[in-house]
Amino acid sequence: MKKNINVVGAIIIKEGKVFCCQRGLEKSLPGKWEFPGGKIESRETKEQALVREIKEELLISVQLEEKEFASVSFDYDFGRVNLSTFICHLESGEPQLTEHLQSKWVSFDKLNQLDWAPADIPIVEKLMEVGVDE
Ligand SMILES: Nc1nc2c([nH]c(=O)n2[C@H]2C[C@H](O)[C@@H](COP(=O)(O)OP(=O)(O)OP(=O)(O)O)O2)c(=O)[nH]1
Repeated sequence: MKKNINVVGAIIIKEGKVFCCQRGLEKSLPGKWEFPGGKIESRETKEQALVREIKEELLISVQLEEKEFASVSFDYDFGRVNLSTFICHLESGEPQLTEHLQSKWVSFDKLNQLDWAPADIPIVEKLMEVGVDE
């Protein structure tokens, strides 16, 4: 059985664009684009994990929408990633990268131009299809 890796990702939206991050080259899935976030620690809720990860990775506070946007499971060779995503709004400040190679604000119609981590593709497709009200 594959190891389950429970992960949360933030879909941060501002002025009709989504904040997308590129993974470091020394990481698993090197150079792939993803939603910032990370693994849920024991005794944390998904929401707590996401707020913590975004503070650590981007040095900002975000407000999460209550309902999950989408979740997917994807089998990588290193394990099964169960990824849950939430729409987030910036409370203040601009994201600052502490881990990622680069980041971009991308409009919904151009999201599929990035080379996403495979698990993210259905989520990106849903975002492009339904968009998000701000
Ligand atoms: N944060 C995030 N992780 C994602 C996404 N899509 C996706 O497959 N993942 C994978 C990559 C990692 O295997 C895992 C997230 O864990 P992490 O962010 O703590 O991973 P990491 O690279 O720091 O650690 P590691 O995988 O090198 O052990 O989920 C996504 O959109 N956001």
